[in-house]
Amino acid sequence: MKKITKLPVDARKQKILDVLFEDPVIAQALTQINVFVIDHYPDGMRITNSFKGQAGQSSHDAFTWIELVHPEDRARVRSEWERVVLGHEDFFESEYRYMIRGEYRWILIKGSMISRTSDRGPELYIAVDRDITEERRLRQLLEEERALLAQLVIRDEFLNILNRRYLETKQSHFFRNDGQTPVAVLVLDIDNFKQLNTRLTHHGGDMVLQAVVGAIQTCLGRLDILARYGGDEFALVFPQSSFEYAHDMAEQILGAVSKVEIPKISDMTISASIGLVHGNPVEGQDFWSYFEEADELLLLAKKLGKAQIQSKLLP
Ligand SMILES: Nc1nc2c(ncn2[C@@H]2O[C@H](COP(=O)(O)OP(=O)(O)OP(=O)(O)O)[C@@H](O)[C@H]2O)c(=O)[nH]1
Repeated sequence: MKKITKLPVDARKQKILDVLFEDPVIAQALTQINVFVIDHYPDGMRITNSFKGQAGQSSHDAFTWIELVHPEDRARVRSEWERVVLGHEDFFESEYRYMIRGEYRWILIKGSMISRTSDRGPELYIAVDRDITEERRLRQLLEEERALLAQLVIRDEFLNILNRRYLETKQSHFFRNDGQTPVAVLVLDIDNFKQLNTRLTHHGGDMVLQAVVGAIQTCLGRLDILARYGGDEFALVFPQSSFEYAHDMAEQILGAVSKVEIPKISDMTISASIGLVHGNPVEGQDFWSYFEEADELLLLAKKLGKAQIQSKLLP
């Protein structure tokens, strides 16, 4: 029977490390998979050759690598790394810009302190890093596309204001039903728009829509919301406003709309009607319960002769 000579644990460990650090085939394999190992010993450290491979520069050194991190990322990376060195964390994961062959590249590094000295000092550390510059560029493009799409979905493309989908999906942005957040909801509809369309053609009607929206916008404050509900009907929300503010705004809006000029026809003026409700919504009420009340008041305004505001304080 073959006799197996057992090496003492430390000697075995040393042998494994020697292979890891000195065997050129292992070094090449580690370089290919972007892995490097750092062995800390009492008076210094040694690093697998694959480390130089990552950085792409021979002068690269484990003590000074932090100096090659982009100045804007350096303090963050240093403190993340220090947590590992000081033993607060064993795992290091970071994304930062790193100087490689004269240019900053984005690097993702994941590393682990796999053994420590008895006083929690670093002993053996293994890490893998990857150039993610292109990946980040694509990720950023994708995020921009997604943000743009999200904007398109909630905007009326023709009038460049919010649309009904915004009202349906973003209610939490402007409507609170905690019983102590006042809100005014208005529904505005252009008067006799069918007739305007007939006189001016559909294209002319479109120009009126744009001019009316422009007029409404001149009156709005920073928090006020204007959304196209559909056709020539618009919803306005004045979050955290008083009834007086909302009513005053509604009057200003009707005034501004009445000043919209239509070059082709002199015998018609533009006007709009508004239904307005104000209250402190409570649980069980949502934006649409306010909207429906305002819409009913709008119908009343139309019945009573148009170009006016009908309003109500909700209990
Ligand atoms: N030009 C144009 N017309 C539209 C658009 N969307 C809807 N309309 C038209 O707008 C008109 C809306 O008419 P209504 O609001 O129902 O009726 P109205 O004539 O305004 O009457 P009152 O509201 O009672 O004053 C319809 O003729 C629609 O075809 C649009 O984007 N552009």
